[in-house]
Amino acid sequence: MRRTRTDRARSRTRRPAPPWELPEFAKSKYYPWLEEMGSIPVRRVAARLPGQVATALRWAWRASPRDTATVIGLNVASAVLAASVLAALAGILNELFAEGPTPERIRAALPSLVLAGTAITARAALRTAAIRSQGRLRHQVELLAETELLGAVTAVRLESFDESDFCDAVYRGRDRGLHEAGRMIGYTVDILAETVGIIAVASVVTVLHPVLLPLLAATVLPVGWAAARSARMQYRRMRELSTTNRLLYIHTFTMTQRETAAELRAYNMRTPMLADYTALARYVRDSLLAIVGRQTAARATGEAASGAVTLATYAALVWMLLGGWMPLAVAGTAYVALGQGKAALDRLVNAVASFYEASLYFSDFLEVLDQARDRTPTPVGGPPPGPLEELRLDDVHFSYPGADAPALRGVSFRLRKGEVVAVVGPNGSGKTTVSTLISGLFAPDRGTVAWNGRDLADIDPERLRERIGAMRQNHSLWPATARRNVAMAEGETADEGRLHRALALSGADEVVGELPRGLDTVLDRRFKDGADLSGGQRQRIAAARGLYQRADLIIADEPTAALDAYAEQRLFDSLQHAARGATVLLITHRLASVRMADRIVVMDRGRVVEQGTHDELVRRGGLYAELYSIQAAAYEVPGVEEAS
Ligand SMILES: Nc1ncnc2c1ncn2[C@@H]1O[C@H](COP(=O)(O)OP(=O)(O)OP(=O)(O)O)[C@@H](O)[C@H]1O
Repeated sequence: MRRTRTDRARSRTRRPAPPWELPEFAKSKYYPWLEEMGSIPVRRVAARLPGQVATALRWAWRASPRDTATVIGLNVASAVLAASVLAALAGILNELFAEGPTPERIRAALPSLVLAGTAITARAALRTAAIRSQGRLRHQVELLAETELLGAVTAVRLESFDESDFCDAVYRGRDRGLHEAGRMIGYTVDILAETVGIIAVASVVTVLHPVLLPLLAATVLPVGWAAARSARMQYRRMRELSTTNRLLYIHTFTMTQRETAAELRAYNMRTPMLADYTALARYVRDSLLAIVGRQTAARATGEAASGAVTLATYAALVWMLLGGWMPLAVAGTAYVALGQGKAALDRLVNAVASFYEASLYFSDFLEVLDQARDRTPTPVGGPPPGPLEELRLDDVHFSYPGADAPALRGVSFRLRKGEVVAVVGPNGSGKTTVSTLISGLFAPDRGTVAWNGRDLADIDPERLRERIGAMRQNHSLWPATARRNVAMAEGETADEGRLHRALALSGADEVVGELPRGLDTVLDRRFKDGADLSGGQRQRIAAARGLYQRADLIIADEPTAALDAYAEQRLFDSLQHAARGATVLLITHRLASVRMADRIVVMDRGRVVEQGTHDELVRRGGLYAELYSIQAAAYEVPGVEEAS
């Protein structure tokens, strides 16, 4: 196999052995470009640079045109002042090295001295103001990036979260891409300021003597080479240790998360986890130390080369001086200018290297915005046509993105105003999928779901959901007060009457009654005085959430799975009660509780296989009768007849 330059470089490095054979990770899909960072040619970095700088400037301008203009203006002015200091220096030296008595020469140099002093002071003031504006700009860009990302991701179609590529892109953009936005702006300004600085120095030296420009270039090039090389070594180091660093990250995460804290203790995992962590961390440390030596050597080589070229340049200056081709004042100024140019180029190369790294992460952030834009639906239609009279599903087919088999295959049934319709069936038969289609969260692949005869495709989904009270199977509590957790979008402006009614109907009033600050308690222990709820208590809050809405339709998906027998009975009574003003779609496995439903829809493998009342379905002796008899048998007490 052909050995690459990187392999050869690696084999020259003394590398400690890892503590054990490290597992092979799948190629990092989070930062795919991480692999190529160490070997990317400098010319490719240079070719991409102008476009990336322009992108960074566009973001800065959007965040704050005023601060962007100020930062750029101040930095350019400061670079011009630096050049005028050089020009003044030429004037000073010219006068000082002229013929005549010393006091007179000093007097003649005085205007240039004053000019240089003023320029130095003004430059310091400008730099301070620029740093302040740069800090302001950075915060504004970060805020803009954050709000853009959140705004874009929350607008995408729900099924986008079933696409692993999109979820990965969101993770990447949110995890680091977002935070690189501010850093990028800082480096962009540095690049602009240093470039202008170098141009200014170059112009001054060209005016002083045409031969000085190639001399300046010859002096600064080795410095640029050394800095670029050092930056590339840094990338390589990152790549070499990326597997170990990912392992360390996983260990840190496992040892410090609340989710794993109980198991870590229950299985006495603390000591082995700490031992593994320490071994890995030592390996990283030793690998870094080995590389630090190489880095220093590279730097030293670069500096030595630069020193040699500088020496040659100074020798050339002396030679021109002795030959009378260059006045002493010009040579003195050139000496200072060369030093300034070198330092500016060193800073420029470092800024470019840091900018390039930040821009790679930032491109992940931009990608999320692009992907989100492609997945954002254009709002269509208006509100649902009038209060719900009939909701109808006709031959509905639906497959989840990437799924092998359809979740729904030709589902048809209807809900009429004031009815309680129960949907039952084995696990995975498609019950929850039906409810998400009715809520307009997904659209059918074929067939229609219609509200009073109007296809949901022609109704604004947000307006539709204002009319639906949902008790979701996979509900989550929000890190917010109990009041907001029930009233949701209405939050702290909740209608107190409706709120208390919803709490009473769901049994959540007992839960809230025990909270230290009642409805104002935050339902998350990570907050001071926050509360943790049991599974059943959480479900009561979720039920109250569904009952709080001023809804035409209540969709209750397994609303009692975690409830005790009292609470379950109470909630079913409440749903019956709620159905007097609204229609109820009840999804449940508790068949004893669906006997009271006006109609029962039985699903199996994505199809409706039976429909009817409890008695009709039992008489029919199909799937429902079978499921019901299995559950009823479990409750039978030998010798005791069922009461009804
Ligand atoms: N997000 C998803 N992505 C891919 N497939 C899914 C997704 N959600 C559900 N499915 C599949 O769709 C089918 C129907 O699932 P659904 O959740 O609607 O069933 P269910 O009848 O509500 O099940 P349960 O009684 O277990 O709650 C199942 O085969 C399930 O694996």
